[in-house]
Amino acid sequence: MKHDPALSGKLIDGKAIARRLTDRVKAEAEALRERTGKIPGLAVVLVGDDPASEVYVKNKAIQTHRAGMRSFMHMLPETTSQDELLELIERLNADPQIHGILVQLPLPRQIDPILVTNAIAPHKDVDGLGEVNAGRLSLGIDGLVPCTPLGCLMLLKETLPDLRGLHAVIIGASNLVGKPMAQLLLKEGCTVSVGHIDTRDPRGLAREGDILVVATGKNGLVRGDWVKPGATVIDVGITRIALPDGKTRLVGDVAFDEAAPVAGHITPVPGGVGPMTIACLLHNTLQAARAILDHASPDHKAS
Ligand SMILES: Nc1nc2c(c(=O)[nH]1)N[C@@H](CN(C=O)c1ccc(C(=O)N[C@@H](CCC(=O)O)C(=O)O)cc1)CN2
Repeated sequence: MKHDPALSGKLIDGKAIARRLTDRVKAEAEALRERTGKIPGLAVVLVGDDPASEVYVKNKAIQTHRAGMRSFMHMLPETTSQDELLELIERLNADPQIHGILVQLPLPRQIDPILVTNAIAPHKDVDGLGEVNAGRLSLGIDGLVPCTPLGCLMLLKETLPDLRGLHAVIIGASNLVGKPMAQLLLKEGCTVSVGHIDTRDPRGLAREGDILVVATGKNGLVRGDWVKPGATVIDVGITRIALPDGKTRLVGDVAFDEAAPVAGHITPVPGGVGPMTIACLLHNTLQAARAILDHASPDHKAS
């Protein structure tokens, strides 16, 4: 994606913000090691050979090492049964070297993702997708918060001095992003609207947002005339598209070239929300390790 230099003041630099967060996590993981003699450990489980997922889990392992934490990778074949995956999760739940567990999504058809995420011990559920952590978030109680919406919130807080009273419109109501994002923004005092597949006039709804978070998986869905002038736009979508010359490039759910001139601030793809997802995973792993190793309550500040 080409970025007009005139737009550079509008760009929310997720890469830089993620780097700062990772540096903080690294320093705090080192302090935890000095205090307890223990190193935070993250287990990531990938079932199958989806190429995008393979890239994400490899990047997670690299970043985990960079943050001074231990990475445990479990790469399972596409044919893995649900019971085999549940047995692995049980072992990871009981393993004292592991403080965080993440099962990469999507999972093959024979495996129920809700059943699997609920099998992860709530205090090791660094994806925050299990019913205990999801329930905590919906009640406004501290817990482990899903990484992508947590990263989006951090980007918004870096960009806007006060979220209170702003109208936040979220397009997409997934368990992974849209629903937890709504809960987080409600907690920040935003007025929150969530658009989904059956919303009659998504463009009209989007245009009302002082904050517009888009997480649909439909590349280029949000056009320039969906954006309220001056709005802060957070694009969660990442799709790899083929170009006529045979190369590929990553694009978001927002038609960047149309939306950026209208927006007050906007995240690019790549380099926006994506890097924050991994940085927040490290942040959550540190939170989980602290709660376990410092014998603190599993309830803790998520940001
Ligand atoms: N269990 C989970 N599964 C999935 C999650 C999740 O949070 N938990 N999120 C997504 C994928 N994802 C992390 O798993 C993820 C997506 C994108 C990036 C990222 O850094 N993107 C870069 C571009 C990387 C590239 O070159 O392909 C960017 O946007 O700049 C990190 C993590 C679905 N599954």
